[in-house]
Amino acid sequence: MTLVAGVDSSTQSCKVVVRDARDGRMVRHGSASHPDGTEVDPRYWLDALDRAIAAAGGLDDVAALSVAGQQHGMVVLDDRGEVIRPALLWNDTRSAQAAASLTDELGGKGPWVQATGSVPVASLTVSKLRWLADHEPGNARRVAAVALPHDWLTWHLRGGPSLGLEALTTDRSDASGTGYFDPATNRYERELLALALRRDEADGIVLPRVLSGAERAGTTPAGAVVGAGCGDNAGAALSLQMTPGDVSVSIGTSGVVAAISSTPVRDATGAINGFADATGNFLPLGVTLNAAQTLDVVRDLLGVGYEEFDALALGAPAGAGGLTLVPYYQGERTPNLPRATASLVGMTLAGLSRANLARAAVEGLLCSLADALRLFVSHGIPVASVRLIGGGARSRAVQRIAPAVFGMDVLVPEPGEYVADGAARQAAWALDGELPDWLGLGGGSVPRVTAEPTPQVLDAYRERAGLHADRPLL
Ligand SMILES: Nc1ncnc2c1ncn2[C@@H]1O[C@H](COP(=O)(O)OP(=O)(O)O)[C@@H](O)[C@H]1O
Ligand SMILES: O=C(CO)[C@@H](O)[C@H](O)COP(=O)(O)O
Repeated sequence: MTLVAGVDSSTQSCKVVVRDARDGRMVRHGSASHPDGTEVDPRYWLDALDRAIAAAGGLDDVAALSVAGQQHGMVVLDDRGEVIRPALLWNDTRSAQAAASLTDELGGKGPWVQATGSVPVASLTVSKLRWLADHEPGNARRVAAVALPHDWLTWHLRGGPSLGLEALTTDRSDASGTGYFDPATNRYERELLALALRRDEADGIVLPRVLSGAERAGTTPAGAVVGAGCGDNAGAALSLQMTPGDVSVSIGTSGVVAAISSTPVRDATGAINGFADATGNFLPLGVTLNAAQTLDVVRDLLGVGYEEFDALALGAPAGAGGLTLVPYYQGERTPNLPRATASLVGMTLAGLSRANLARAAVEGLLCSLADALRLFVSHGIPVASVRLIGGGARSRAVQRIAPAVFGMDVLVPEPGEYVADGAARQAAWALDGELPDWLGLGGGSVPRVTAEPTPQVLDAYRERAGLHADRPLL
C-alpha cells in the first residue's frame, strides 16, 4: 500500500491525515493546536505541524505529502530567509484602512476586479503589505520575499532557508488570494505589489513560483515527494470533488461559501472573491470573519458543552423568541464592515432564555452565511447543492437548522478534515501524475437534511443586520 499525507494548517490548529494513495482510505490522523490571535509567529505553525505529524504516527512510511493552509496570511522574509515579523492573519482587520486606500489609488473597485478578480479588503495579503509599509517602514524595507502560510510550510518541509528564497513555491489557488495575482492569466501583477509596499518597482522581491496542481515542489530530506499544496478552501473543494453547481459552506473560524466555476468570476462589487481552485478552475468565495466562534462564545457563556448547546438550540422555537444575534464580533468581511461589532437585538423578558440565546447564535451564524449564498445566486453562480463542512458543521443544531434558514436542503458529509484530505489527494496526484478518484470523501452519496423554510428568521436578521450598513466602513 502506498501512503500519502495531507496537512491543513488552519487558523485554530494543524491537522494531518494519512491515506491510501489508491482509494483514499483513511489510515491514521493527528492534530495540534495553534496559538490564539490574529498575529502569529510562523514558527508556531511548524511546531504544531511537528506535533500533529507525531500524533498521526509520523510520516516515515509516507511517499508524498501536500500542505493546504489558511489563506492570505502575510509571511515576510528577509534576504536570509528569516521571518521579519509575526504573520498577520486573514482575520486581522488592522489593514482595513490600507485596503480602502489601495482601492482608491487604483481608481476604485473596477480596476482591481479586472486585474485580480478581487477587491482589497483587510484580509488580503496586499492590504497587509500596505499596512506594513505605512506602520513599520523599517520592516517593509527589509522585505526580500513574501510567502503565504502554506508556501512557507512547504518550503520548510523541504529544507527552508538553506534552499534559498528562490526555492519558495505556491500554487494558483493560494496565489489568487494575495491581491497581486491574476487567476485568469496565472501571472503576478508586480506593479500592485510595488503599490502596496510604496516602492517604485517590486522586481527584486521574490514571490513563490506558482506550481500547477500535479507539480512537485520538491522532496523532504527523507525523500518523500512534496506537492504544490493549496489554499484551504481549494483543498476542501479537491476532497469534495466539487464540480460546477456544487457549493460548499464551511464553518471554521471563517465562514466560507465556495463554488467551482470553469470561467473567471469577476464581481464588480467585490463582495465575491474571484479566486482560483487547485485544478485549473476558478473558486468564487464569499467569506465571513465570524463563524464557529459565534457558537463557541455563546456556548462558553452558557457554560455548556457541544451536545448540551445543540439540545438547547434545538429545544427553542424558530426565531428564538424574537432574539436576533448579528455575529460581527471581529468586524466583518462580507459585508465589508471591518469596524463593526456584534449585536443581540429583540430582548424581551419572556424571550431572553438560555435556549433562545443558543438558537439565536445558530440562526445568526446561518443567516450571515445565507447572505453570502444569496450573493452567489444574484451573481448567477449556480447553487444546485450545498455541502456543510468545517468544525462548526459537526453541530447537530447547525445541521438541522441550516436547511430552514437557507430555504433549501443541505448535504452533510460525514464530519472530517476535508481540507487535509484535499491536500492528501493532491499529494497522490503529485506522486502518480494522475488525480485519483476518491469518491466517498463527501463527494459520493451524502446524507441530505431537509426542514421547513423559515424566511421570517432571515428577514428579521436582514433588517437588524442592515442597521450596520449605514455605519461608516472605517
Ligand atoms: N460539535 C461541534 N459543535 C460546534 N462547533 C464545533 C463542534 N466541534 C468543533 N467545533 C468548532 O469548530 C471550530 C474549529 O473548526 P475548524 O474547521 O477546525 O476551524 P479552522 O479551520 O478555522 O481552524 C472550533 O471553533 C470548534 O469549537
Ligand atoms: O480568508 C479565508 C479565505 O478567503 C479563510 O477561509 C481562511 O483561509 C481561513 O480559513 P479557516 O482557518 O477558518 O478554515
